[in-house]
Amino acid sequence: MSVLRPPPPSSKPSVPRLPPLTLSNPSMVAQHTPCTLHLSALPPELACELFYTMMDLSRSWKRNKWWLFDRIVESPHRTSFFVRRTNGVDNNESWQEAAKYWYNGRPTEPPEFFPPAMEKACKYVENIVNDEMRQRERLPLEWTGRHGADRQLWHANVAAANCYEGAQESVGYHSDQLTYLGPYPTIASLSLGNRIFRLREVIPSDEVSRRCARTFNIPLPHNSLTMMHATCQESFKHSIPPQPTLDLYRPLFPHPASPTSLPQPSNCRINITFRFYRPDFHPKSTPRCKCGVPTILRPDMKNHHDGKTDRYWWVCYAGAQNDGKGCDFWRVMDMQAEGRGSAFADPGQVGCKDG
Ligand SMILES: O=C(O)CCC(=O)C(=O)O
Ligand SMILES: [Fe+2]
Repeated sequence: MSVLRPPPPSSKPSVPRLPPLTLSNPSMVAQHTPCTLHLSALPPELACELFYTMMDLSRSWKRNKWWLFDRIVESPHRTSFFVRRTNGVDNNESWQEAAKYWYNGRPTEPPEFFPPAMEKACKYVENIVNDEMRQRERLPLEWTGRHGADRQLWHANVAAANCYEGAQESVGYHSDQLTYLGPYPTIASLSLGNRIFRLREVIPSDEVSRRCARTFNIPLPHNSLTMMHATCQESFKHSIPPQPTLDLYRPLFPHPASPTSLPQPSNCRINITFRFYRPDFHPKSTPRCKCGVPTILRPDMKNHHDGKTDRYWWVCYAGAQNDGKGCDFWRVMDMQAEGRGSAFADPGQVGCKDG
């Protein structure tokens, strides 16, 4: 008598699962992900000065709050938003509205301007980003950059900052909202202090039967810059996971407020993501949903293909703000019909007010 039954016939052929992979150097990061890792991004004194500046400011930063289904959730780290004095962002009030929606609609103070150390750091970051971008192919819907004497492909006009205290503070898997960044943005993410950055591809629906996503862990050392290149937000999600243990950051220099005392090790990590808010994705151009609230722009991650034909949707965001109740509004973003594209004047180029 046979007691063993054959396994039930499976309609899905099994796809081999891949174990998480640690990408421990810049060439591994470039090989496996749409990111590049740049070590020792700033002069060490500036990295340390910026760490102290941001740590002092971070005392007033808030935990982001939003509605998820029927309850309010709070981000497990503190965050803040900065605009740059140059590049025409500050002299245009409606970018303040953009900053407001950065916090999931929670009413906020007007964003702060880049403090001097952040402004200094931003120039180093822009040089690294432009050197890297000159070696890469540009995608049709990407912003084409400035055409002036400095021929910058990318510059920053805003920055989001995060402070993670201890090993348990984190941010969950997400891709960054494209509402003001537009398609295929380049985001430059500076790390001050040590943490692991995690990336995972969203496999398009028509490929799930053939391949599986892999989790990539990238240990980010103090003073490293991670560039998330065009297609990263369209095809990968990223997170800062809680960790069992943490490498403390040991500043090389004392805090400027107490120059004679020994620098203290810190269990905090500061992250600054430098971003370019595109003029053709200005808040005034954001469609509103049936709730009357500005929508957000999301990539259609399940159907991405080649970096050229990706689709994006404007979707209701009221659900994250108004007691969890939103509407069913969604609309495909159409660059041409909506009058968007690089032909739009870049305020960084024309008559910007210098700070
Ligand atoms: O802290 C980091 O490196 C990631 C932060 C992040 O993903 C974000 O601000 O959108
Ligand atoms: Fe992010």
